[in-house]
Amino acid sequence: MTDSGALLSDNVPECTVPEISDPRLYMAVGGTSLSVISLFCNSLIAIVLIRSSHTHFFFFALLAISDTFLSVMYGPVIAMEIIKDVFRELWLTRIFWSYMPSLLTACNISMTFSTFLIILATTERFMITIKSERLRWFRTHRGFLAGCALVLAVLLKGGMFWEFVMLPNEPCTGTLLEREIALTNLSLTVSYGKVFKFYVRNICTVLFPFIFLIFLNIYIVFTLRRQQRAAALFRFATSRHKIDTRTETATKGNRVLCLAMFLQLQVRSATRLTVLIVCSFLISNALNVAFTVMEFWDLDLLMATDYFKWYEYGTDFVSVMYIFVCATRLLMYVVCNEEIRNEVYKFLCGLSSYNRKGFRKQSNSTSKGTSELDSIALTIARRLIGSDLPETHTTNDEEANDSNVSLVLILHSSSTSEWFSRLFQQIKFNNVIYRKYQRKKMLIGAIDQGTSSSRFLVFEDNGDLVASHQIEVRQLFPHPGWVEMDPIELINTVTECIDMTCEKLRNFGISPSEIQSVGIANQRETTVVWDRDSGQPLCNAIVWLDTRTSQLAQEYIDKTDTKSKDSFKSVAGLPIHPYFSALKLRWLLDNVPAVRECRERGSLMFGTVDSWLMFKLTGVHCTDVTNASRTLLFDLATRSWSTELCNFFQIPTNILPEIRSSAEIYGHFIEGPLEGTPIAGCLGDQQAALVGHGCWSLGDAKTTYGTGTFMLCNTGEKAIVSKNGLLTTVAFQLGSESPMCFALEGSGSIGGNVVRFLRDNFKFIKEASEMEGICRTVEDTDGVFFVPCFTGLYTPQWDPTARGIIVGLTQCTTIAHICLAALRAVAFQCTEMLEAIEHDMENTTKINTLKADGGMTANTLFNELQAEIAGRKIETPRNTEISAWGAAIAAAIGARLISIADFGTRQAKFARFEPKGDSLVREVEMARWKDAVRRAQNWQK
Ligand SMILES: Nc1ncnc2c1ncn2[C@@H]1O[C@H](COP(=O)(O)OP(=O)(O)O)[C@@H](O)[C@H]1O
Ligand SMILES: O=P(O)(O)OC[C@H](O)CO
Repeated sequence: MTDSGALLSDNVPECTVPEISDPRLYMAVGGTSLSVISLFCNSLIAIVLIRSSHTHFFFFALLAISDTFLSVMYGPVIAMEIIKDVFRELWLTRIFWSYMPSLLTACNISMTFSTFLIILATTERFMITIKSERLRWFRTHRGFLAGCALVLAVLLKGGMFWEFVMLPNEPCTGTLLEREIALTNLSLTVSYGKVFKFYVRNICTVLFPFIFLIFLNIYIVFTLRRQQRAAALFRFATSRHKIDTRTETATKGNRVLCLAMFLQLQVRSATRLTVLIVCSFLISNALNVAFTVMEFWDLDLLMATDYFKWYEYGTDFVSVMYIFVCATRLLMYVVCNEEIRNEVYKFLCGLSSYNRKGFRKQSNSTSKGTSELDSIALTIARRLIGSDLPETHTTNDEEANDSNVSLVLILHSSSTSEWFSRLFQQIKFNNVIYRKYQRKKMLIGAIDQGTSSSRFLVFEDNGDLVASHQIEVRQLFPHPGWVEMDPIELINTVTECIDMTCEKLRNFGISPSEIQSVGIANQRETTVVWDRDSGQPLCNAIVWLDTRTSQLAQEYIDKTDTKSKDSFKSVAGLPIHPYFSALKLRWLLDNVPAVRECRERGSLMFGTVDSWLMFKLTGVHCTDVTNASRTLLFDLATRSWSTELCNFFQIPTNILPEIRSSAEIYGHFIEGPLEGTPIAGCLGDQQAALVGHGCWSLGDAKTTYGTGTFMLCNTGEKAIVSKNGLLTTVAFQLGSESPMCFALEGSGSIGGNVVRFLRDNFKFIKEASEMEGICRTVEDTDGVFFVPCFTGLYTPQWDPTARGIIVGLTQCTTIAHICLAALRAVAFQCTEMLEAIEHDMENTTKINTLKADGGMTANTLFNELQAEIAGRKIETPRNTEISAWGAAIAAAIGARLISIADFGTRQAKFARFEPKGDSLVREVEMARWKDAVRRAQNWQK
């Protein structure tokens, strides 16, 4: 099927068709047989890949279609050219010549298209390997790129149809040689025949793809090899170094999660498949490239009688090799990729392999294949990431509960386990547990969009984390006291996390379509406004921490009858304060012309981050009760937008989202790897953490130390109005028919943001994980108190004018003292909330043990300090992703996959920190903290 000119018949003796040599005949027969196999294999691949909507195999699906076409064409175009000369039938020859020019052109276009598809698939792999920032663009434009490839193939090869004609060969009329091929005038021009046809076409379709693919492949293989230096990785896993938050989830104290390895392994399977396909392409094309180079060099030599025979054999062989590679492609897919293997199996058997045989069975069956590594489902330090180890695991759980165990590997196949065993012996890595991986039936996804980062996590229904991805998000500080975020960055980081997590799942042989439902946990109060028509935000989001509306808040307080910030506490449970969305929205309506204009056009939309994400992901404009209850526009009693509050703050109600429960189907993903999957859970992140901790009952409380610090205590179906500076908030409503459950909340503006401040502003540390080490270098703060209220104080002072102070500095004060004072500040603030909750509950509820989670609980010293300062036990769950888990629970309930009772029985395992120290010392320290807080108050005039 090359356009090298082998079909030209200048050398044929007049009116006599030469004998077909045996090698050519054998090649025709072999090629035809292979084309039948290829036809079956490629149509099967095409059906499987298209049916199961594996968008990441988009290019391979098109490649299979293109190759199916080529397989069909092999017989009529290549084999027939020889067969007609074997049978020497005039009618056969006439039929052949009638269709040959058009089919030959179509075949050449198809081959070039296939080549370009391989280039596109390899480029995508390359971008994944180097983690290119353009990957997302590339993925969302796959269809466009494939279209361009097809157009280019047509432009380069379509002209073949006009390059030669069949002219009558008068002297041989009535014989097999009654027609002969001649080049058209077009082919004889220099610009087309030489420059385009010879140089441009050959360079673009043969030489460039060959060299480009070699280069990319070498780079990818080189990177793969680096990744396979597992020894280095495992050393990294046991070190105390941080794991970059851009690549994976956090560390937990001195127990280190090595999810970096997870990330590296996940790329390999799909990459290996691409590499293999490219290699086979390169091998099959090597001879073609050699011929092309020789044609460049000396075409006449090739056409000379002595060499023409070999030239003919060569070109036939190139075609056979090509069809051979097409025929072996199914084998490559099946051997290299478990996901495709399962799909093929499902298709051939007509039933789900997952249900019939189970994941484990399939994995075992592949243990001798070349895809062992690819079938590894690896969960590292599961006891630290997940809650409980799955009960179904085969090894004994005492082993897993041994606190010396640093690493737990969950493996698919026993031979893989042996492979690792040998590796660990070599690198002297002990304390490793191998487990067979058994996937639970249900996978639930959770988006956790926080102030510090965006995450997407996939859990099994017992809380075990299967895969996740996390990206830090920027906070913008345009003026002191102002905090903004880019809504586009919020949605983009979320979708990128989804893409990356799905990619990891696929490399475990799990299809993202197995995620049955997705929940959202989000930073609350942060206010986003956008244009319904364009779907674009009108300005940056105003973040919950922002204090630009302090003055405005005072103006509105002055407008109330009682002139009190608590005037609406009985309606909304909240004071009039810049923290909540109402004033932020009012400010945007008053100060941003684009927002005003959009409102006048009637297409303005407001939402907290959950609404924004929901709108972008599903096209639905809604929020849930927990987020609504943070706007200062929600009536706790009527469960609806309050007309009184909307009137008071002059907020047009038509821009507000519809209020829904925390667990129901809101909509389905419009696009991406989760297209069609329902979003069925939505909670503010603090309420999600309450659910995740299993705080179902009255008096159950939890604290989350994220960017801020938030303590919530379940008050049941009763909304208690606080007398001690706490907020009354909706805890959850798990289903539109279920009752709302309420909580008292202590909100702290001081949290992980102080650690970020020490990192970014003072540069005391490079990473948050360094805090513990630096703080442990000193016994105490040497009298230093740090009140890091950069944007005012929340519970219980509610003072937006407070600003951060460090008091007690001496010549002996060091960075370590200030860092330690920062950790203690968070613990003091939390203790104040604890006391306020106990007072509001009229001391009927004593919180003896505080359930804690959030980024800061990765710091063991901080947990110890919190226990010491509060004088209570602190329990941190092994699954630190509690907010996400709470959202996943809501999503499972909302999609009616599971009942509340099912989750209620599952208790996560905790690490416990006992309170140490003297209660008198505790009281003195607390009094000094309160004194420091008083000094920080009323600062910003
Ligand atoms: N080892 C650590 N010690 C102290 N603070 C930490 C540590 N690791 C993370 N943090 C802090 O935790 C915060 C992130 O917690 P996270 O729960 O992810 O926040 P969010 O939900 O707001 O995105 C960051 O502000 C970071 O400074
Ligand atoms: O981003 P986080 O986790 O600190 O949570 C922010 C809170 O929801 C703000 O109310």
